[in-house]
Amino acid sequence: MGHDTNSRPLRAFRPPQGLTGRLRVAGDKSISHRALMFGALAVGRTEITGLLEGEDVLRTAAAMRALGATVERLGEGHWIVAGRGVGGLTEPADVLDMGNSGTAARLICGLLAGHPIFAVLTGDASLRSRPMRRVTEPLAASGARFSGRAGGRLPLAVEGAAEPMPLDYTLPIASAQVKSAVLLAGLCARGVTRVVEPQASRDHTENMLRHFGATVRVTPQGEGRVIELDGQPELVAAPVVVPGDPSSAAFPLVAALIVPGSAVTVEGVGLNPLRTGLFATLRNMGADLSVANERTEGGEPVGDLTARFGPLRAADVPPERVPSMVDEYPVLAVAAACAAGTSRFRGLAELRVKESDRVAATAALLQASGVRVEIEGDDLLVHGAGAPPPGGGTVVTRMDHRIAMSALVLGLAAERPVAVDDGSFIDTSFPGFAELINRAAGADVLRRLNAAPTP
Ligand SMILES: O=C(O)C1=C[C@@H](OP(=O)(O)O)[C@@H](O)[C@H](O)C1
Ligand SMILES: C=C(OP(=O)(O)O)C(=O)O
Repeated sequence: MGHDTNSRPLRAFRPPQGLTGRLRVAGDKSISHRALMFGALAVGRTEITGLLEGEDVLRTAAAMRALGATVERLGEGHWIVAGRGVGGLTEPADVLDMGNSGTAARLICGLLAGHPIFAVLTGDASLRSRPMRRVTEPLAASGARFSGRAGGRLPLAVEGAAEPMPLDYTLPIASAQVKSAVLLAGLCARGVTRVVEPQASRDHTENMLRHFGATVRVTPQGEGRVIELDGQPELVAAPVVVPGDPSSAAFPLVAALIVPGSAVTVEGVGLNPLRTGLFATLRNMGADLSVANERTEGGEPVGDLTARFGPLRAADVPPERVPSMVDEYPVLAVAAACAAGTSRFRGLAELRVKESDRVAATAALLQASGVRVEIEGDDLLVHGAGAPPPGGGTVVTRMDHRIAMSALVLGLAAERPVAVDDGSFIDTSFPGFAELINRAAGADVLRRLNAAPTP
């Protein structure tokens, strides 16, 4: 189940005739994590279909098992979780290893805060470098105790509170992970937990709380929202249908926009408006991107997205766009590299604390492929030539799945092939990515290079 520690170098070549066909991408990662966690807290058996079986989500599944829930896989994406009820999680016998997943680590801190148990969380080198104080500081006010490495990093020991206090917390930054951690802790607290977010971030936790029977009030406030949760609800098992992940659909869709001859439809993509900033931005750039068959599945809007190759123009993306496309900037930068003119993406400070520093990693990805870029403070500038980038380089992926996939998408359009040093982290969010692109290309355009020998 764990990550393959051998690196997996890959190389991307231009497809002979573009990318075509109707595809489906794996289930939404954010919703998959939450479905397993809510299933573990609910009374009864939660049936999940379309669950993402990526490494990040499998870490959450293993953690829910270690905390006492019964988690069974019936078939591809089809899982059953028999929960323990709110407050019913039990002490894990061993360290919880969250691998590469920030969402798993931070949301589980919220879950643990309200249970009177001891647990230790760790992760891979990328996750161990990511800030955790953003969750441990607000959660400590509930009575839970956290002690981690310098800078509040993993490994982190947690002693949950027997009688947690409800929190009233104003987020300093828009972060669905921090918001969700506070709300999850609030489930075990008596009284109302209140979270104020400065800008609306993805609301899958709020939606799922309601779906499992909790009372949540959401009130707009400026650009943000106030969320109030009534504590100690009885969560009741409820079926979850996971839509296709818009953050994964981004890769084949952007590939279709920049590879001549392409027309690709990705079916059943989640279109929660707090996730679709990339699609709006690509349309601003002149992309031929259309939605059909819009419907609601499992409480979330979904649709079929079609992208066709065509000219793109540069965009100036305001900082307010960040929450609705926070994970999509690396692949947007690839589109911008093929567009005519200089794009500026503003206010990317949060990208610096993802699996890698994605401002630096995206700039390096483009530079390795012959694209001119500049970093000005927290802005990224991409000088697009309105033509395919030269390519030809090797991109260092820094344990970051989105950097690896973005580099490979660039390689599908570039004049010369683009290599990545390690594509193995793609399995954290998008297992089967290379196979899916190769099917759409009708050729092996993403190829594995000889694996590095095991040390
Ligand atoms: O809540 C979630 O599922 C996520 C929230 C975002 O992180 P932040 O809350 O740090 O912005 C995003 O980058 C991550 O991939 C998934
Ligand atoms: C930032 C991401 O995930 P996480 O924070 O869960 O590691 C991502 O998937 O791009």
